[in-house]
Amino acid sequence: MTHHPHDHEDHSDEDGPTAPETGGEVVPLDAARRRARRADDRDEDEFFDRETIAIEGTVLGPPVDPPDDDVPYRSNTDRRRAPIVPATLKSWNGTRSMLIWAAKDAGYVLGYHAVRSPKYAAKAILYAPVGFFRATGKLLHWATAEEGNWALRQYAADRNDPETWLKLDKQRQRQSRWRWSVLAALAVTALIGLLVFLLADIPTWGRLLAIAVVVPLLARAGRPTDKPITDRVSEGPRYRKLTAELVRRALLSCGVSGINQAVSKDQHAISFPQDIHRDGPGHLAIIDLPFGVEAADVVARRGRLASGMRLPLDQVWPEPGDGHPGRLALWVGYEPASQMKQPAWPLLKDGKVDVFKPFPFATTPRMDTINAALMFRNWLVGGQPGSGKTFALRLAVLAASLDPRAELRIYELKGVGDFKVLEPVCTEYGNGFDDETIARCAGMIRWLYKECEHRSKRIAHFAQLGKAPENKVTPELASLKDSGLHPLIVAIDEIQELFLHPKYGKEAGEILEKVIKLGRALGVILLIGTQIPDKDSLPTGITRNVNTRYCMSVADQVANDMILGTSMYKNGYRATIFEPVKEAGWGILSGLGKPAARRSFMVDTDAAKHVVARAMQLRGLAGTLPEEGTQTRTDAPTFDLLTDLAQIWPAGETAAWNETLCTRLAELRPDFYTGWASEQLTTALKPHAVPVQSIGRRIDGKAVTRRGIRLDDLTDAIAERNRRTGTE
Ligand SMILES: Nc1ncnc2c1ncn2[C@@H]1O[C@H](COP(=O)(O)OP(=O)(O)OP(=O)(O)O)[C@@H](O)[C@H]1O
Repeated sequence: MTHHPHDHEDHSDEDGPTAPETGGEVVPLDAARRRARRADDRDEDEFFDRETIAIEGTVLGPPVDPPDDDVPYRSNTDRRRAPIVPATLKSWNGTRSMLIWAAKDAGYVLGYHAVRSPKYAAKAILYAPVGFFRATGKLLHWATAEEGNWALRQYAADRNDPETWLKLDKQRQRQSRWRWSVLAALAVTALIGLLVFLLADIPTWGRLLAIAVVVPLLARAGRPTDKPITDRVSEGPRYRKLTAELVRRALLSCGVSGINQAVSKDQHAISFPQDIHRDGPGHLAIIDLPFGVEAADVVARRGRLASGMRLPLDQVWPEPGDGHPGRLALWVGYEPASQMKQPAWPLLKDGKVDVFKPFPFATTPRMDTINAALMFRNWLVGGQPGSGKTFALRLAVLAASLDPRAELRIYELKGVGDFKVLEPVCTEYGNGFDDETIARCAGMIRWLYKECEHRSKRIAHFAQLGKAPENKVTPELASLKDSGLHPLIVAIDEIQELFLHPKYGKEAGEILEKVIKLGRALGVILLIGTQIPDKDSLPTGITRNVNTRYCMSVADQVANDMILGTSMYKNGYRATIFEPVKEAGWGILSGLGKPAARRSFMVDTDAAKHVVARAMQLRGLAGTLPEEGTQTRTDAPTFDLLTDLAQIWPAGETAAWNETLCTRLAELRPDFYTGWASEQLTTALKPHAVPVQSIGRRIDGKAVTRRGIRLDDLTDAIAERNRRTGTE
């Protein structure tokens, strides 16, 4: 509702303070109320300049709208009561991390003093005799009870009042008498103690204990007041406590103009709906930014925020908070994440995985474990080189390997061999970016589509029997031998190599898009890793159908949004803040709860070997270990052209025409080579650097020249390929 100046005029006489004499002046009601409210606030503000006169009485009429106090962001629900049990103590992880921090802190203090203990001992020995005499003097003085009524006695003496003086002194003597007896008892005890210490047969540790108790006590009494025996443990460099003032300063140094302008007008523009509190191994501040400023703007300036706090980058973790876009959840660790030890992967030593259930995958900056799920999910892991995407993808596959029902098919198109450890548990494995591997990978995708068709028929069959209630694979069906619906995990790392391939790329993209749509309910799980997420390297149809995304360090907004989805960058989920290599393993994980910064558990290749050994054991017991020699699909097109050519080479010939070779190839593998003509063979031979040339023959006495290849060139190419791949 808008306010009309007339509204004020109509009611000005009936209600509230009188209008200014000018009469015709229009006073915006909202502004007037805000001024009035600010004046109220100032009463509570100790810094309020009391000489300033708040001009009140500018409200001209009764409120037209309901009072502004009840708007949601200032409502009472926001001013929540402090929880009875502190947030840190609610979870075991929180409690543990707090205890660990406390223990570390105590350890630090202990270590600090232990190193300086010789100095402390020397000081104590120096001050102890002084302390002995000082303490004796004090005790004697106490025993005389001179101090108790000295002032009164002096007063009586001054007034020449011997009677009072004697009375008072008698009282002193009474007091002094029992004090002397206490002192005598003390002296006797001390003497006996000393004699025992010197003469009796007590163990060394007993003597040391007595010295450790008495000497520091005497030293404490003997040291000058301004010279403590122990050095001060400096608080500064270890941990900076998160205070509202620190947060304010950091936010102001972020360079967000909205914040700076708002704070210059109203110092309360940044508010804290909850007290800053401990949260795991650090502190959490929930901050309401000034009106109109989005948390995303601050998240994007994590570096400046950290600089404003004088803290390392990986100690400062801003995230969009719950509730509204202007709420920021700023978590600041006790120490940088790089110095916090990430717990080992819980499945490293023992444990099985059920792909239908979550498994530990990553940790938060607070070192809480985040679980991930595989079933009914497709994963996209993206990031620049050194971001840790291969390790993250491998971690998911390692988890899957610990479910003996799950069949694994892996292609890593980078050719490094990060997944090689998993080969013994894979039904299909390929490593490399050569045409042959890419052809096999494309072949697998074709097969995958057929497998999906096959599986959907199986599901329909089981649905009819009432065993697949939602037309989805159930844990029972997945466990049922020969149901054909066991979980099938297909991982392809550096998938851009496939999609950018001139021959197979387009078709593979189209088929995989269908597979990703169909496969989810059918127990087919796709795990994709890529470095380049643009639309040529990763068809959008695929990106759109992925439901679990892990964006590790990326270079720009485009890559960020290609992996995480449109607007994620704008909304403050920015994997650009992570540095590759240094912050390897960190990324924004979305699709598993609220998107947030997570670090995948680190399982290096050696540790992975142990996991795979366990996976093999589990599979051996379950009878699902892929048998030697059956590690390829039955219909896999073995596109090993060079070997095939060598096999069908016409005996005794040094050169052969393409057309002759094509006919023979088609006889060898009709399903693959049928229809090949001279041109197809030429194209297929190009990557292998086998020159196709004119070969002359004499047919019926006539010289005929056709395209063909020489045996020497073929043999050279095979030798060269074997040298490259290290095979015989
Ligand atoms: N979760 C993690 N915690 C700590 N370090 C990690 C983590 N993940 C990976 N790293 C480290 O980062 C390095 C690079 O990881 P990875 O090979 O997965 O990166 P990438 O993104 O695939 O890069 P590239 O494309 O160059 O292989 C690893 O050798 C490992 O030392």
